[in-house]
Amino acid sequence: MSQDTQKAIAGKRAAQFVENDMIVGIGSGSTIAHVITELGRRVAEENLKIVGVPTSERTRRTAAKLGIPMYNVDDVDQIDLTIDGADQIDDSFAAIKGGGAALLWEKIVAVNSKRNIWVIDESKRVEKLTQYLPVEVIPYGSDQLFRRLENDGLQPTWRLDQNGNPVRTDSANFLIDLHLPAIESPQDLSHLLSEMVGVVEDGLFLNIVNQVVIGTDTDSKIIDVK
Ligand SMILES: O=C(CO)[C@H](O)[C@H](O)COP(=O)(O)O
Repeated sequence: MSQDTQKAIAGKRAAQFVENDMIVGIGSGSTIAHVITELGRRVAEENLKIVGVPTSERTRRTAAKLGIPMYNVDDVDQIDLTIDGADQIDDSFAAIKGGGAALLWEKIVAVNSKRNIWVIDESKRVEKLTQYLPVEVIPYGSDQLFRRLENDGLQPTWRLDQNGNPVRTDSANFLIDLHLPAIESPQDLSHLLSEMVGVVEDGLFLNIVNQVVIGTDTDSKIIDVK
């Protein structure tokens, strides 16, 4: 079966964790598109009453179209539950996120949530993180920062759009992707990046997730993390 089928199975399952009157952080990406569809269905057909907090402008638009009332993160006291995707999750439940360029808002929403659920297909569960690591940077001085990353052996590339221009995030920043063979210590790497002036946020999500929903060909598996 296809990866998208697994994403759809997992997304539908994850949407069942949402209960009436919750303030729900809504992630970004193709897996979360399935969550949004199911939440929209529940709002329309089951009279589910929720408020959504988006992790990207795209998610805000998609969810609002389906009748989910959307608030900004600063308009709510605390988010009850955030459901988001991930690019890879390792054995210690550290994740790489930001393949869809939304890592900064995703991390802000995640750390302001009482609970976080990540939704993935089976291919994203790995022993060690090997996917490229997105880093969101301030445009000013970003060529200097890029050279520093190169000199540190972190193998950076610019994230470009179809026209060869730098991708701009929802906060108008640039993205630099680091192509490392494997991330041996996500904590050390995240710490190193956080000390570089001009780095806004990196795509390593550490000690955040409470539950992981994994779509398989026939069903979904739920892992309780904390
Ligand atoms: O972090 C993200 C966006 O910034 C996404 O959650 C991640 O890229 C997974 O995307 P998809 O569900 O499309 O595979």
